[in-house]
Amino acid sequence: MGNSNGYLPLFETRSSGRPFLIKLYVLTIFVAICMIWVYRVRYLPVEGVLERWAWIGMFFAELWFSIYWFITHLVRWNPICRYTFKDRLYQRFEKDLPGVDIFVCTADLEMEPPIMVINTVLSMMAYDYPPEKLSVYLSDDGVSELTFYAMLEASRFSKYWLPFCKQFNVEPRSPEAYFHNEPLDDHVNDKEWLFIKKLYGDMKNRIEATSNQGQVSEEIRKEHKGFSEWDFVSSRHDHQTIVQILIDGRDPLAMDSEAQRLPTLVYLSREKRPQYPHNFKAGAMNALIRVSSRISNGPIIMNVDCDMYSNNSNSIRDALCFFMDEEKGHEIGYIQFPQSMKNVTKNDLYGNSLKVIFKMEFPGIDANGGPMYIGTGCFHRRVNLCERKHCNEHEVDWKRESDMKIEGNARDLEEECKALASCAYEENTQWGKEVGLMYGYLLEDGMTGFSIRCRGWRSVYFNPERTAFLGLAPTTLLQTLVQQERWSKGELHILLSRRGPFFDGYKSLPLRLLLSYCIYFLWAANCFPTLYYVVVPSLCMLRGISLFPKASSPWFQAFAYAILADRAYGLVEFLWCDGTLQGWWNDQRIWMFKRTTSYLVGFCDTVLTMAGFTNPAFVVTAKVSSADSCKRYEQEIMEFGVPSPLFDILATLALLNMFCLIGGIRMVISDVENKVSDVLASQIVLSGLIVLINLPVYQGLFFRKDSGSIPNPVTLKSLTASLVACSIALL
Ligand SMILES: O=c1ccn([C@@H]2O[C@H](COP(=O)(O)OP(=O)(O)O[C@H]3O[C@H](CO)[C@@H](O)[C@H](O)[C@H]3O)[C@@H](O)[C@H]2O)c(=O)[nH]1
Ligand SMILES: [Mn+2]
Repeated sequence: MGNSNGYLPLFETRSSGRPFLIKLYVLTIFVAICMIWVYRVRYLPVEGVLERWAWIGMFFAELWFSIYWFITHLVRWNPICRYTFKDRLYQRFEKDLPGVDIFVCTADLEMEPPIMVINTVLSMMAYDYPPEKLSVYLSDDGVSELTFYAMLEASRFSKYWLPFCKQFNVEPRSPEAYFHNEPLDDHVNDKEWLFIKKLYGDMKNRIEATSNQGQVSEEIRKEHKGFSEWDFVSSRHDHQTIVQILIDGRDPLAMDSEAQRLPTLVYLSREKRPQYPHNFKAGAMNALIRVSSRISNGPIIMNVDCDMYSNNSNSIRDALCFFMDEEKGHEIGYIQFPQSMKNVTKNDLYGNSLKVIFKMEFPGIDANGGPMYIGTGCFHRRVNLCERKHCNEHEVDWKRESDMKIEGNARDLEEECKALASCAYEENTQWGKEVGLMYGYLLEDGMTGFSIRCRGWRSVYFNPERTAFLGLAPTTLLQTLVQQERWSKGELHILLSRRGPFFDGYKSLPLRLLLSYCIYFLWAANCFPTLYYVVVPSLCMLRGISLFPKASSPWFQAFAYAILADRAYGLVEFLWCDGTLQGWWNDQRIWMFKRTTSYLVGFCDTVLTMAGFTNPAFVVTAKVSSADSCKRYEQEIMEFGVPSPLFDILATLALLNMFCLIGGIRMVISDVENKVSDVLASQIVLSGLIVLINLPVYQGLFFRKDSGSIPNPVTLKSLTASLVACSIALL
């Protein structure tokens, strides 16, 4: 460790390469895949137009799957792992640590309850970091006085919570999560602990009571002049800027209960007017960047979604080990932490844990050049968000940065910030184009990260042993599918956009990295080959058209090996990432659901958006749901409940395969001599598997009576559509 001149790095990168045997195994799958191509080309049917085209379609679907398969293994080939040395950071830099500005975004009072938001905020304030160098900003796109009230409560509670966290080394530092994890029995005699728990409980009750009333009482309104701002708010989409510095970290009187300094805490609701596009989260982030530059101007910026609390109070120091490393730090633009979920159930019914992505894929992408920015749990340099340019001479003088002081009293600052967060401010500027987060993309974060990379910055993925952040995954099928739709659209949009890989990226990023990003860029495009595979072989079976080798032929073994070996690989990987067998099966189902519904709609929508017919709109994911549906989520019962075109597609595909399977089996039984079973075996197995994986859909269609079952209109539509399709196939 350390090089010849005695320099000790602040972080280390080690290869966590895959064992040779696994690579060999993957290569055998590759050989089988090549054989499939050979088979498709050699045995192209000469007779029958339908047969021929169905066959060609199979060839292209399989070609696509092979390319995608190749990319997934390219990413996994040589993963790396990062380690930080926080003790060295402490020794060398403790006096010169830079200011850190943390942004929390919320957008909707109903879907993102204030108590959840302030738990995130409190966990951010409680980082193990000098409070005078830490500032936490909440952006409230929902412009709710209830959220503001909760922030006011949080600012008071923090005076007790922060010293408590430091004294007892509390983890995690979100009070809700902490008290939820800690059994009361361990602390019955601990006065201080009981006192803080009660303080938190009382605050929570007050906030929830106020939320239930739907408005803040007159008494509370008198407590803070900030409430008067709401007299001028006409609606969520039409109001002035509200900036309130709730704790001014520079104020010597802002002390906690142990007479220690407190971090700065700011509430911001940027101006919105109907005639100005607000650009969703990207707009909120850009307003935060400007407002914070006036109030604290920390050279490091970190942002999280409002549901994502800090689970590890050391994350800031971890991130700084990368930025402040004397040798390699200057080229690093941002540090992305994984997005871990707190609320996934044991068998992860909706495949939302993202564990495989963050445990297997991101370390590989890091090795191939660095991860994308995923919008939450990411540390940036302020300069790269503001100018994004990178030049090699860019050596930061951390000492100078840390000594920069901002003058002016809090009230004046608030006034100045109002202009910075106004709609008109961005007119005729480069904000949203060259400066700040980019507008016009559903994945503003992905696109911004990509462009930061294109300008010469590197990025780092860091997954510490103790999870850094914990957020909430969607808890119903529809929420999951809608979120996936947004993500797949966003990724495809980046791929095709003028700032994307084809136009900007290929000049500045290595091919390996671009291909790695393609795992996500190509999500949406997966819909077509998957739909083809789910529909065509089954319908062809009804007509007696065979699309696979006979079960007795040696070519059959190539298919069987490629599919089984690949799925086995996926299963082991899934289990390796702490999944369960049932969880893997659920994941396979969601894999199919996503590809046949979300990605399809996502693909079509993106094409429309790019052709100028629709504007991208950010649908916020709900973080709460009804008691009934929560219960079903806990019990891992699939939630449909409301009609949706996505469900129409799902149910149609499920029914179609069921009818085809019945037809196929009838043919086998009635035609034993002609060996139909040998010819159609693969298709029967395929549609059999599709039926098996769709069991929850049939239950939702026919056997469930609860409010989470499939609504009748969906049943009707899908029955009609699938019957029509089958009849056409039989014509
Ligand atoms: O107009 C808006 C819309 C959303 N948000 C905030 O953006 C965050 C993410 O929204 P959410 O509905 O939770 O979306 P997810 O799909 O869970 O978010 C993931 O995907 C987004 C991109 O689609 C990223 O921006 C997020 O960081 C990432 O966690 C939340 O804090 C929202 O409050 C705003 O501030 N303003
Ligand atoms: Mn979210």
